[in-house]
Amino acid sequence: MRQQIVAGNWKMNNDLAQTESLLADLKSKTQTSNAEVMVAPTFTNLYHANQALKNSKIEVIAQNMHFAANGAYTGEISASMLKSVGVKTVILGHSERREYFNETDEILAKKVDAALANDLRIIFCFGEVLADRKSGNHENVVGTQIKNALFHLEAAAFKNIVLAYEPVWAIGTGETASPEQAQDMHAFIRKTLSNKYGADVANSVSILYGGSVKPNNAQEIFGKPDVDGGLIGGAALNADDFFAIVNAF
Ligand SMILES: O=C(CO)COP(=O)(O)O
Repeated sequence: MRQQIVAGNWKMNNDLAQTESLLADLKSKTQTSNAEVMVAPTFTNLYHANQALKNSKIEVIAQNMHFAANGAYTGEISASMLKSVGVKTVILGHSERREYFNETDEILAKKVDAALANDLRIIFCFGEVLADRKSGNHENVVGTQIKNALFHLEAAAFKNIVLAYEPVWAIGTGETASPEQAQDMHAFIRKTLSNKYGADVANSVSILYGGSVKPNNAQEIFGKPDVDGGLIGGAALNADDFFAIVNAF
């Protein structure tokens, strides 16, 4: 059975005090599902978060990284820096990185290589904008995003890759893809992987859905056969809501 995962992407929210407070709330919750649970605070709070969650099963992950090992990249953070504060997993390719920071498939392919070379696990995000969905071009867009950033990899690399389908039109809008839309796309993603790498790889990769997942819709979305969990934005900022989603399996 594929690993179920619920990851909270805190985005640019929570200063140190707010981070400590949310972590304390999260630690007090009881998990009843078998999902792997992760939270992604901002860079400045990764070290503290890792210390605070040392004796918990919640993993602290990063929201982004640069592809270079080090050097003249003012304001950037490398894979080895993340590892040095105990991070083992990094989110790459989030639509906000693509849209506001001009991250192209080509840049993302380099980030993927750098993360894997540093033994970091990747949650790789992609998804179509509303115009693509409306024109029926969504599968083509998603397939291209996956191929451009990942299909230079060997099959073995997918042991360290989790995929996250996040339709841009459903992020922070309160509008979710319907469970059927999510299932259809996840099945398409698995077929795309299978065509290139074979069924074993395709059936072992966890594919998360992200975009306005809330306590009241998580169960139905996670109930779909090709949906292995969620990447949660807004609802991850509240411990009760986040754990309601974690326990929705
Ligand atoms: O972008 C997301 C997670 O990475 C989803 O955000 P929301 O859950 O706020 O829609």
